[in-house]
Amino acid sequence: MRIVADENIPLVDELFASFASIERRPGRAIDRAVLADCDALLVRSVTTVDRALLEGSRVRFVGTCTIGTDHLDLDFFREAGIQWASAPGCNARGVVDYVLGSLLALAEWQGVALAQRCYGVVGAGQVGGRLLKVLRQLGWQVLACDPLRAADEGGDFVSLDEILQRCDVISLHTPLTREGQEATRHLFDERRLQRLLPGAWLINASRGAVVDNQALLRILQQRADLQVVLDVWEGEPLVDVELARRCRIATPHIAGYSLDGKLRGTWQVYQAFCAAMGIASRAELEVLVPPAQLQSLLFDAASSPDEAMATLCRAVYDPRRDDADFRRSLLGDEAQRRLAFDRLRKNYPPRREIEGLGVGIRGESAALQRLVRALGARLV
Ligand SMILES: NC(=O)C1=CN([C@@H]2O[C@H](COP(=O)(O)OP(=O)(O)OC[C@H]3O[C@@H](n4cnc5c(N)ncnc54)[C@H](O)[C@@H]3O)[C@@H](O)[C@H]2O)C=CC1
Ligand SMILES: O=C(O)C(=O)[C@H](O)COP(=O)(O)O
Repeated sequence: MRIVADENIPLVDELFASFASIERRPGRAIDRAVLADCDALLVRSVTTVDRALLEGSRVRFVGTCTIGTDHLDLDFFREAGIQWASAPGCNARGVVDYVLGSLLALAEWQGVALAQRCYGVVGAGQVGGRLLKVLRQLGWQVLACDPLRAADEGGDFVSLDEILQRCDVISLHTPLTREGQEATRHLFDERRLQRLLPGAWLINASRGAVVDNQALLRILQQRADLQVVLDVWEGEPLVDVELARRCRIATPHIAGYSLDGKLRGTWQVYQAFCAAMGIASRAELEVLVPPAQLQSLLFDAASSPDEAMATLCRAVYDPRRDDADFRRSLLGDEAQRRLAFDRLRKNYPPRREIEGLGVGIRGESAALQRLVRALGARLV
């Protein structure tokens, strides 16, 4: 069996090499020629896998080690009888850690208290659902908008209009969809962006095109009060430099880049591949995940919960470093910027998730215990 895999997928050798020969390629360079004698294709989000790529090949399984599937032509897979898998939820916690780190940075820059703001989470799936849980357990005021879940389950959801009217922090976590009544392409168009409350914060770590980037730039040119965090961009890997400069935090699509999330992603696709091919899964994920360098933190019970929150979140991840690295890369010409976007992602340093961190408290503090539990760290 022959497998072609994006070179940025970890654990491919460990999981697939015992029953297949593996050819690794940069994700943007996977073409028809390399797929000629290929049985299975493993990608991340940068490879568009559609009829133009696959027709005439013998590929019978496609796995994307990502949550998003907007780069896959699922209708063609169905028509061609190609089995496929994605990795639902694999890096959802990494995105939550990114949002928490961004909120802390914005609050510090603006001198505001996070607990005083009203949060709107748009898209309450794996990522948005986890974010909602954390924010609610922190005791903050949070509204959720998810018309698809609302239609299925009823429940405590509000409309996007209500989010725009009431929330001064809005975080987007929908998939990118182009069809249907709830299509998300340009969900945040000029009209909706104009309605952001004075001083609002907008975070997009979903897909670039969920926000109309040109409209956002026009609005940011008129409104200095808005604070925008963008991890994803229309036209990646080429990013509108003027828009990036006007964002408070700008990063190269790395919100979900926790090491745990990437390893989990490959693991989930490996499990699906084994099931599809009738192969017994032989490896244990726990054995393949290296121990985190930072195992635990210890707070004194007298620590302020706000300080403890910043220390705990930033001990795991602080997006300001990714922002600084990305901003430096924006100085190059167009070709250099394209390459830099992918280089920053390819060479991304290992980052762990808050859920893996042990936190001790010396003495008794119910407030600190609540905080640690809300953030999802392990009380030790
Ligand atoms: N920046 C990054 O590194 C990452 C980005 N992502 C992106 O985040 C997206 C969401 O991820 P998950 O939460 O795991 O997906 P999910 O499929 O679990 O949840 C998405 C939710 O959005 C809802 N939704 C769909 N259309 C909507 C609309 N018009 N308005 C409001 N809600 C809507 C769905 O009903 C669903 O509950 C992924 O599709 C992917 O594009 C995911 C991981 C990492
Ligand atoms: O899982 C997803 O969906 C994502 O957006 C991934 O974090 C993107 O990773 P790459 O495909 O850009 O490596």
